[in-house]
Amino acid sequence: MPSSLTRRIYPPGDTSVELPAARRSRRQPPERPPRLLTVPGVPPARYAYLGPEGTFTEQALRSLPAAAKADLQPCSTVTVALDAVRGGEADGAVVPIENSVEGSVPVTLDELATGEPLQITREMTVPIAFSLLARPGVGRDDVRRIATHPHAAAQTRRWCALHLPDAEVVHTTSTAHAAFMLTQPDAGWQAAISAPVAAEHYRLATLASGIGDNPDALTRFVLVSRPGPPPPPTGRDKTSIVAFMREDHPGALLEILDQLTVRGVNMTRIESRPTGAALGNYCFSIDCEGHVEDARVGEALMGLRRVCADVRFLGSYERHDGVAPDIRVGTSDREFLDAAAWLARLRNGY
Ligand SMILES: O=C(O)C(=O)Cc1ccccc1
Repeated sequence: MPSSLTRRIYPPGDTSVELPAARRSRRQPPERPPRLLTVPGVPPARYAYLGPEGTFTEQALRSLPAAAKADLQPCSTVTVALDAVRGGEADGAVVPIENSVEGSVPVTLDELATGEPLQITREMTVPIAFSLLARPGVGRDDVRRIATHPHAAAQTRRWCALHLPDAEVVHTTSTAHAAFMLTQPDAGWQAAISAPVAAEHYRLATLASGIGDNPDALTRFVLVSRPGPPPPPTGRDKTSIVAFMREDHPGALLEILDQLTVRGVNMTRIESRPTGAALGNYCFSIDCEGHVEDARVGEALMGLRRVCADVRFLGSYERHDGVAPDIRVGTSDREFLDAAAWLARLRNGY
């Protein structure tokens, strides 16, 4: 296991090497490394991702044109991948955040809500298909234990219950890690549920393919970098934030929602997550339509800033599906600008 002073970044082709991590003191936050994404349009050179090779996350990363020329760093967990960005060893990290069947990836939401701030600059989706993989020569009858990522386990539950009802399903940090371990002498399981590409990566046999309970499953991934100016608005953007309530009181959630509603900002996701501070202490992880540069979104963020104990801005970025928001009457940039100009005239007495 990695010690507290090491973090595991899988070098390509070798999943067992540990690299030293930057020393961190709790009292003194580390000096923030320079953000390398300073030239518009120039992509980061080093991308960390949830590895090892053969994960769905790697597929998401490789869907970015910039990944073709970049140095890709497979990491053992979402936390390690994000810390590689925080520590300056990577310029960006791609991590899973939400699945259309199983919901959000809690570790990603929590890692983004706490610690050194990070910013989402892109989102992408990958259609998810699962295969059951084993060492060549192993048959379905030999499978007593199956390993996979918790999200993959949840999405293949019915298939496993139907076809391998007596097999125990154990969880691993990623689907590809489950497959990689089958190449080692002491895997602890006979089969892995992984992406079909993992069969080629690790020279495994495919015992069954297309075993997902929902053939239309999609997972959303985000590219995260150190904070900086968000990518420019495209007119088809999303903004992610975490809102921390001031204190528990009647209507606290309504107050937060009001800030968005009255400015015509449409939410696409809201989830409560425990802050970890005390039992019953929750924050809200929110995605909404629009860009921080849109007047209605900026005004809503200012409203949230007033009514919340804290608001963490997680980024404005282009939507993966290119859907433009429906801008309601009275909430366009022009109308916000006109209203501000009118107020200025009142204040100036003309
Ligand atoms: O484990 C992987 O391959 C991942 O990239 C995470 C994941 C797991 C299950 C569905 C989608 C993404």
